[in-house]
Amino acid sequence: MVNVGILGATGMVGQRFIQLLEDHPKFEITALTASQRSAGKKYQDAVTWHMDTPIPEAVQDTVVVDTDPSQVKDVEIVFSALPAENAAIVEPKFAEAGMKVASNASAMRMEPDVPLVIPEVNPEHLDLIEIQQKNRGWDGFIVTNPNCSTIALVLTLKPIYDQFDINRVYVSTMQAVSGAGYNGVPSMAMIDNLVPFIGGEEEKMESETLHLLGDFDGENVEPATFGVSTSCHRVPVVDGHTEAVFMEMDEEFNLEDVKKSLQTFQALPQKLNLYSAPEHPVIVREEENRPQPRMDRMRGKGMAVTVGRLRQDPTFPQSLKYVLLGHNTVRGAAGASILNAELIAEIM
Ligand SMILES: NC(=O)C1=CN([C@@H]2O[C@H](COP(=O)(O)OP(=O)(O)OC[C@H]3O[C@@H](n4cnc5c(N)ncnc54)[C@H](OP(=O)(O)O)[C@@H]3O)[C@@H](O)[C@H]2O)C=CC1
Ligand SMILES: N[C@@H](CC(=O)OP(=O)(O)O)C(=O)O
Repeated sequence: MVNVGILGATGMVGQRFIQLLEDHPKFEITALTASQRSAGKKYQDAVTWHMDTPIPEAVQDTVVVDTDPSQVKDVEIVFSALPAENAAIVEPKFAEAGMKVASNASAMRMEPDVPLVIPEVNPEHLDLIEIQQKNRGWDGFIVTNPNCSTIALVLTLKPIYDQFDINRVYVSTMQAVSGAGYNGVPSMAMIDNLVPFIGGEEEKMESETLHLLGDFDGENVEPATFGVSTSCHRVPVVDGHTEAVFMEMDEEFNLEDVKKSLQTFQALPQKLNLYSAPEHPVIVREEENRPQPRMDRMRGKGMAVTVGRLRQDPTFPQSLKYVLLGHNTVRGAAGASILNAELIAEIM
């Protein structure tokens, strides 16, 4: 077993890490960190637990420590679920101390020597690790996963991008409240309402999408060049981000070919049979009223993205439209970091 720690273990994403790692065949949680508010307390006393399974027995009495590498002993991998502003300061310290940091925070994602990876999409970007260690003189390293809305979008774009020429993509999101953390959006703002703005989200979706689908030449990532424009909205759903995607292709195409590319999409994590990899990363539904968050967010144990309403505008044969749904704290956050770590453990 590999000893792992969770940074920000008491938060929404930290709890999801604990839940997903409960029966993991390779990773064993041996350290939990949080802010000074929680440090020194047993985990079960420090946390306000929001998951739908009980706090795993193995961590109930674990004493939470400060988020400081000197407090985290004999750990090989740390999963970071810290707020971005803390992650920016703290994650480099853990890498410097020799630990492998699988980060879910946005702080380091666009650093040129930090891999931003979805294992099914761009595993080759992990070669940046060697460059990062050389540049920074670290024994450890930082690997990041994208923003929750970006991951779900890019898992559906990848099989299409590999076979067709995309000119432009427009996306309108309907994002769950858990994406903002437990105290993120007041109930008064969400009941009988929606909020048509999520700070920084559109910029992240647009830049991360092109970066993930970019070419790695052995030293740098050259971003993909099609147009991406997004509009992000918070809706009264607990878990699961829904996105309406509108695409313009370079030329006419056959809708059945696109459907097949999505349905048959499998990549390195499936070949390697990684523990958290869903058999099919993208599931296509034919019903006109799917996907829906309550019914579809746990497909592939929360690691698959469901696509529905695949269609073309009759008057515009280069157009493709669909609706997708991904679980924002599983595939969009903790599950994504865990899959990155599983891939790294397997190939490095
Ligand atoms: N929720 C989601 O769907 C997604 C979230 N993310 C990202 O994941 C990260 C965590 O998000 P989320 O779990 O929602 O956030 P929460 O606010 O729920 O949790 C934050 C965690 O960080 C700890 N923390 C806060 N301040 C400090 C500090 N100064 N030093 C050390 N630890 C600190 C908190 O500890 P304490 O309890 O002691 O305060 C808590 O454990 C963020 O970067 C977020 O942007 C990414 C994708 C999706
Ligand atoms: N902003 C996302 C969640 C999030 O924290 O994203 P990021 O990991 O890019 O900071 C949401 O609100 O649903």
